[in-house]
Amino acid sequence: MFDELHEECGVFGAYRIENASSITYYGLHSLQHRGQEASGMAVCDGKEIHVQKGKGLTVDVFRKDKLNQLEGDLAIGHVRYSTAGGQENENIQPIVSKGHLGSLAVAHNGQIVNEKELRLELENQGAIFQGTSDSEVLLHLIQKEKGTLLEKVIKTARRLEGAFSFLVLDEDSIYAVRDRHGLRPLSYAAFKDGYVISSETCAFEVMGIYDSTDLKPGEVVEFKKGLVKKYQYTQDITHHMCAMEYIYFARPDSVVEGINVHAFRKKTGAVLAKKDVGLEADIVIGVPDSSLSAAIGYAEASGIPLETGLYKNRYVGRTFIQPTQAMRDRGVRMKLSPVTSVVKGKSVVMIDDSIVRGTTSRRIVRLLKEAGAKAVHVRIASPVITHPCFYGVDTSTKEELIGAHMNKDEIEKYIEADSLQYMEVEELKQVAKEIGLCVACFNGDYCTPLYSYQKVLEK
Ligand SMILES: O=P(O)(O)OC[C@H]1O[C@H](OP(=O)(O)OP(=O)(O)O)[C@H](O)[C@@H]1O
Ligand SMILES: NC(=O)CC[C@H](N)C(=O)O
Ligand code: SF4
Ligand SMILES: [Mg+2]
Repeated sequence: MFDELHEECGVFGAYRIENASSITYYGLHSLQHRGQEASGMAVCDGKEIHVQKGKGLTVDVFRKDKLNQLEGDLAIGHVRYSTAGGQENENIQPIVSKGHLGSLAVAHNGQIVNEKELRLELENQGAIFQGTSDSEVLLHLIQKEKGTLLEKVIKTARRLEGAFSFLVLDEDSIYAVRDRHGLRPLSYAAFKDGYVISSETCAFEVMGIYDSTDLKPGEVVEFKKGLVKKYQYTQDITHHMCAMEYIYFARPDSVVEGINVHAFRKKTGAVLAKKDVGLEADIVIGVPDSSLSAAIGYAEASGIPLETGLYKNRYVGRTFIQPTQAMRDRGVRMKLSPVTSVVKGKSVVMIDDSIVRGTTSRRIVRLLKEAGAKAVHVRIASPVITHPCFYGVDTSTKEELIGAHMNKDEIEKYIEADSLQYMEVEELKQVAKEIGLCVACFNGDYCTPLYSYQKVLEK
């Protein structure tokens, strides 16, 4: 009920950092917003790879005694929200394999769209999988390819289609890889005597690192023998950074491809405000937390005062259990409550980052009206979501997407708003300036063939 739009995963790596497990713990904690289902870490002491992982948040999976057991100066970690394969323990990452040439661990963010075809091919050649996730396919491919680990990783990356930012760990090196479309973010930075690698730069800032480098689409970065070497594994690049990273997933303090996420969201708010010339409203409110930056941008550009009209109870986790049906029906109130004294008698502009099924907007409009709002004008800081995502985000099936079945006027009526306005895809692209965006969930323009997922799309 509370998790309409699902996060994706986060990866973190530490190369030649003393007590790599503790720095990785902090890194994963900073990336927790990207996945709360499971957390894991693989650490190498130069000889062996030790792994610990489990369901739940990083703070719950790694108690102090567990962290102390993970000795070594090389580590990769993962926070998971599953997109391919279920939530079973076998699918929790990092996934580790032990072969006669040594051990390997993999941590992956994204979704490989040709995973089923590759899995079949590997199974026909005798591979036995432990779990059902696409990330395991990736690990098998690396194991199977011939050559040095760098060559194996490059050959694997060339065979994969879809979204992947992943890390590979062996006894003495780490490889960081980004897909040729740059769908998911991945950056690295020098730290102490080594390096750290992260899905988002917010993890660096908690360590006091303010200078980092993004991997380029189609790039492999090798951390080996104390050196960093970059390799472009393909020239077939089309830049399609996931627009939803800016709109919803990434933390506002992260910098994705050189653009601060908070600044990006503020601009989307300003774009919405400019379309609203003549709209009479008393206050602007954002739906906490992901829409607050856009609400600031709207208020600044429109001159309408920004207010706190909704309070979010931070203790309602995604695993929150609603004890009775009556409680379930009051669900949204457990998470968000209106600040009645603020909204009563006011004409309100309510900003949210996105509409997926429409349940959140509909409930909030009702809440605000019950609290006495005179009018609620809903403004969405993204275009209409009309298509599912196959690149590592669970925007559900087409069937469930309200924007796939209703036009704007119908959605406005459904959510009981006095008016509704979205952004246009072109407006979003302008905010991103020269950064090529993936906007497939807004227009169905997927940057890769979808393989077996084509059927899901046509459902
Ligand atoms: O149209 P819907 O299907 O209701 O989905 C849209 C909502 O889902 C997300 O919020 P979510 O409640 O997942 O989490 P948040 O508190 O992180 O914004 C998003 O921010 C929208 O508010
Ligand atoms: N959301 C993600 O990036 C998930 C990674 C991978 N597809 C998994 O399901 O584990
Ligand atoms: S389809 Fe949407 S959510 Fe998926 S990668 Fe593209 S922009 Fe992101
Ligand atoms: Mg929300």
